[in-house]
Amino acid sequence: MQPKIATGEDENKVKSELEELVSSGWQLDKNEVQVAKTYHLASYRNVKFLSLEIMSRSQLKNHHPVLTTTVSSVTVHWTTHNPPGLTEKDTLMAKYCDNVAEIIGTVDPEESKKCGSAQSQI
Ligand SMILES: C[C@H](O)[C@H](O)[C@H]1CNC2=NC(N)=NC(=O)C2=N1
Repeated sequence: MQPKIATGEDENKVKSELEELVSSGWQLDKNEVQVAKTYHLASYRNVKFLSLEIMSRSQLKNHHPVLTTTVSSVTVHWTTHNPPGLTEKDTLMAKYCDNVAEIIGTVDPEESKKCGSAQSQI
């Protein structure tokens, strides 16, 4: 694991937080300059709840994710643009996402509804 930590950060702190995140299902991607995770949810209603909580928090903190939603999943990417790299803002927001997802409750990918399936109702 060779994450790109932004200049000016406490490198050891951010790295150890990233290790914790990776052990709880986050992945480093885009040349290890981003962390990403997909949450699978039981309903579109829960997709909406989780997205809205993440968006509200990111508005408050002025730190915004790339958020991709499907009928049954939310994928979140965090990085910092200036200075470029991973920062404590990213790790804090990632942990926030995990906390909210735990409260809402996630499901295994196989249990989540697929778009177009007979069960796929909001
Ligand atoms: C000017 C403003 O503070 C910046 O553009 C903020 C906004 N939101 C941001 N969000 C994220 N994820 N990374 C950033 O570097 C960032 N920068």
